[in-house]
Amino acid sequence: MTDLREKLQAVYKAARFRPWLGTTIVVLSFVTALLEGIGLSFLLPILEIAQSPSSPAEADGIFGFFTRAYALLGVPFQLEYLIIGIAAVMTVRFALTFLTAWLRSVFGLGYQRELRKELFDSVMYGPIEYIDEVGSDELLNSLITETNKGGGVLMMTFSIVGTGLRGVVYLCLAAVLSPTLTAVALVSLGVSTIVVRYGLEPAYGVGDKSANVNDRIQAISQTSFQGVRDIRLFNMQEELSGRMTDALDDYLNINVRLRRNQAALNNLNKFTNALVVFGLVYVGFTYTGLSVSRLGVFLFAVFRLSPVLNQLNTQIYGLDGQLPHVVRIHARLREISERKSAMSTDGAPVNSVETIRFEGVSFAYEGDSTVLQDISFEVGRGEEIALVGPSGAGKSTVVSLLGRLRNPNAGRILADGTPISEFDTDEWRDCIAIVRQSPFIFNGTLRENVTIGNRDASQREIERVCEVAQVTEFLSGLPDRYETELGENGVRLSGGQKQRVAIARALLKEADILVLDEATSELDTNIERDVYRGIRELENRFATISIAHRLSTVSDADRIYTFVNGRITEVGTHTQLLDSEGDYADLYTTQS
Ligand SMILES: Nc1ncnc2c1ncn2[C@@H]1O[C@H](COP(=O)(O)OP(=O)(O)OP(=O)(O)O)[C@@H](O)[C@H]1O
Repeated sequence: MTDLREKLQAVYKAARFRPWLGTTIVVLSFVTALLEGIGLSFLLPILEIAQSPSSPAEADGIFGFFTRAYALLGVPFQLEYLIIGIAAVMTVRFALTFLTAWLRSVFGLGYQRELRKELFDSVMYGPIEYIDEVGSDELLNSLITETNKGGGVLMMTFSIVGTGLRGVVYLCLAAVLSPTLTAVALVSLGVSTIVVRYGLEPAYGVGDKSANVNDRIQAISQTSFQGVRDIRLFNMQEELSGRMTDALDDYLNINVRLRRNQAALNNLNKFTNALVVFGLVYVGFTYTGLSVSRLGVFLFAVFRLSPVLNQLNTQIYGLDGQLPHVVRIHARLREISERKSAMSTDGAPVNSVETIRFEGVSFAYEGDSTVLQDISFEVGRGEEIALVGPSGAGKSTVVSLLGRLRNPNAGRILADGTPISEFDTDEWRDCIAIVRQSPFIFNGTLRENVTIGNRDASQREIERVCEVAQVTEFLSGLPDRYETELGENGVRLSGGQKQRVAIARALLKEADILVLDEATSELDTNIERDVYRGIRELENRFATISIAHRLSTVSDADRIYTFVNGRITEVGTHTQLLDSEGDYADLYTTQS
């Protein structure tokens, strides 16, 4: 029942995408079906007139309709004019069929675009923990494959409407000619269709499995391409190739099954329908007193009705197989929006920030134990503090909280006395420049990468930050200097060079707070010292927070906070902490 509701909701949401276009398609489908019926009805007067040109046998029913229509238009009721009439109707009918198919594509592909845009934006502006949980491979699959099927579902739904309307017209025509025989035909075709349809396994379940395998293929591909270097170095190609083979085999089996079922459905339908039509020919000739031309047109209508029912059945089966993809997208969009509503994004504007203060901040990742406990520290503009401690102590989590990628479970983070949660998120993030240990380098030029936080920067400003960040140290080795393409995730740069590009772009951002989270870990100590000296000598000094394992990096900081198991165990300058012989002194001893 829930399944059915979800399916109907998915189709309903899709159909509501552009109501006017949807209505136009349905109306055009109806007119096309009507013209198809009129075209088919022309056969009756044509056959009658062909048999006895001078005296029409009767002037009621369908025949009467045509005689009256021709008289009204002032056209002679003769064979050649009847042929011209059917040609005219068919011309309009096929022109409308073309137009309907075109509009169906506009609607279906437009909906696909809309879904892609909505999903992309939801993820872009949604909570970061959702991406962590779901994984980028699954999201990519949703964005590319599932939205593609989403557009297909809509086109298929309109095709089903068109096919259904044609079926109704054939049925009406047959009913006008012989209601009893139509009832017999309808019951026989209906029963055979239902028996065949429900004799097969449901398409929705098979479609759902197919959607799952798609996810797996996407995940394996992404892992394999992104981790290609480690995969080669650890000789994992065989393992990944095996996983891919299994996934592709499953995909093959599931989709062959789906198509086999569709083909079985199609052919069984055709077969049973043909039997029904032959039965009708026998019954029609033996038990009804219909004229040959009437019976001929009746059988022709039933002949056309039978493939329509078959097509309808196959289309509905195909739609059922595609629906899981759309249901998943809607579920995903719903989930993101529910989580998003818990995040506040709008808020007060931010002026320049002088002081940051953590007051008793505690935090745990969803469902995990506490990572930060009662953390308090302060940093002001022009100051430099350092967070040090063993791996996993919670230092980078502090950065995530500061960047509002996560929210504390307890305590407050204040900027000049105001909780940062009260600020507009975008404005707040404009105030902080964070450099992570493995920064992301965009696939573009050095200039594009350095200016991502300040596109209007002048050449002089760019050169200046590149000098401070020691990018200039390797600039002359780049073929096109600032215009050099850095490749996917900076594949043309070394780890230390990427870190320097990231520092340069952080400095260019004109922020108030600078966070260096292991930002110089891959630089040699000389270059690292030059980078830090350059930053300290900048005119508009930041409030700087440095995180480093290498204690020599931060020994000049104004205050050093030692983190152990999510708590700050001590604070002081390098000399004070060495003198106090606590955790910092222990760390220092192990490094010297
Ligand atoms: N996204 C996440 N989801 C769940 N747990 C996480 C997540 N990120 C970090 N953690 C956990 O939080 C704890 C603190 O991690 P964090 O990265 O803050 O430590 P750190 O002191 O910066 O370590 P390192 O010096 O190694 O970078 C670790 O136990 C880690 O496993």
